[in-house]
Amino acid sequence: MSTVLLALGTVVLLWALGGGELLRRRCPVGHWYIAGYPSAALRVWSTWRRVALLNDLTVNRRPPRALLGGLVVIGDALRPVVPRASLPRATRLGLTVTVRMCPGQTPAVYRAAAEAFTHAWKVHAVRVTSPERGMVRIAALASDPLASPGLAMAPKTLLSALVGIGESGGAWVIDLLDVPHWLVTGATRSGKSTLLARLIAELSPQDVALVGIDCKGGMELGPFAPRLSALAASRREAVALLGGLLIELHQRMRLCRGHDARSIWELSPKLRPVPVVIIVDEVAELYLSDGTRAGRAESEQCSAMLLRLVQLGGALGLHLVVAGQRVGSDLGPGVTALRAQLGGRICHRVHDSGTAEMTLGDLDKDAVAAAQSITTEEPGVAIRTGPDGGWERARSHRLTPEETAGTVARHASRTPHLPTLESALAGMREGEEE
Ligand SMILES: Nc1ncnc2c1ncn2[C@@H]1O[C@H](COP(=O)(O)OP(=O)(O)OP(=O)(O)O)[C@@H](O)[C@H]1O
Repeated sequence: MSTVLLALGTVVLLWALGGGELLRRRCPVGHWYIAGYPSAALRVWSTWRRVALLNDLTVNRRPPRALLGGLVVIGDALRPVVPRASLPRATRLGLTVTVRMCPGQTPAVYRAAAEAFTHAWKVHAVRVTSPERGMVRIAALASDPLASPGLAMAPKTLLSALVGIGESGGAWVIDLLDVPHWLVTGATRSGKSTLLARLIAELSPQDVALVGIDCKGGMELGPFAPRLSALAASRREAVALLGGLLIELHQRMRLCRGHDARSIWELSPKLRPVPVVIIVDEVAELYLSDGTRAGRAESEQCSAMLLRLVQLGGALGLHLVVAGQRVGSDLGPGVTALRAQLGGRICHRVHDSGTAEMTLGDLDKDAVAAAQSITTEEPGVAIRTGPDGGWERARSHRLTPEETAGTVARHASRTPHLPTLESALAGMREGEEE
């Protein structure tokens, strides 16, 4: 007994002498379980009723009317009923509380109270989700898990790329078989190029053709050229390349029709054409016109061809990943139509609310607000949508240009030849020389 007391006394003394701070820095998870969680759980328990009352999370119940000698006694005050919450469950660097909603309530009222929970529980952030009907899960994060994220792991499958880690600690995977087309937005220096580099590095070892459209002279996608089956570095080249991709699309359609298949995945592996991932960097360059008739015609052509590709390409193994700093309706109605077809969304820090709205607004207003709260100190942090329609804050795995160049060079021999695209680009270049 005396030994246990001595050990306990030593721990308390070490803690008092600054051991707690040392543990917090060296082993934040251990510190959270020993000290952080018990005090946070106590705060949740002691403040739940007050926070619920102040944030309209209660419903009013009329007490049963009493009968006194045949007379109904009325005039009793309404009694607020506080929704029942589970005991706070510890998670790695956080805790969760599951709440049974009162009849008539929706998760939206709990989402609106997230900020109040954050302050009352003295935590970094609170996220509210509804995993099943009638229930909400309130997850509190002790600190920002994306401030110094570790590396996540995920199984390697065709057309899926492990690009980072989510706030919940899970892997951030872009799975093009699940969601065929993606929109990636973000202001300059927000981490778009790093994400695209990571995507290309992950797809490079796979039996996949990669095609680049980078109208800024190929500055962003040029370094990946050894692993790209085709690269358009100007809008004129983009028009030719998109034309070639549409020819490829029609060839694939004919192939599928000839074998009674509704997608290339229903064809036998011998017949199946290689999947193509088309990466468009700075999409606005395709839509903006310099005012000349030729410029206007080019942007209209690009808009129409991109739309056709996204509408029909998914089943035919033609996938689009479209990135841009600014993707607003001012670029023309073609952009809004394109956005509707890009099921996957990733929004980094943005300059203008219009781009966040354009990327996430049609899915979830809370996601728009979360994207707008990403700061310049958080490069690589983004709001990403999941296949279930939900969204999460996530951070891409950082990749240096040397690492990317190494990966691309290692897998350059896997680059498939796509004759339709090569001849479309060659034809256009010959025409220009004449
Ligand atoms: N996940 C990340 N973690 C840490 N740093 C990152 C991450 N992603 C990007 N960065 C850093 O942020 C800076 C800007 O990144 P990046 O070039 O990818 O941004 P961008 O949005 O493509 O900018 P631009 O539009 O100007 O090309 C770089 O210094 C990069 O190293």
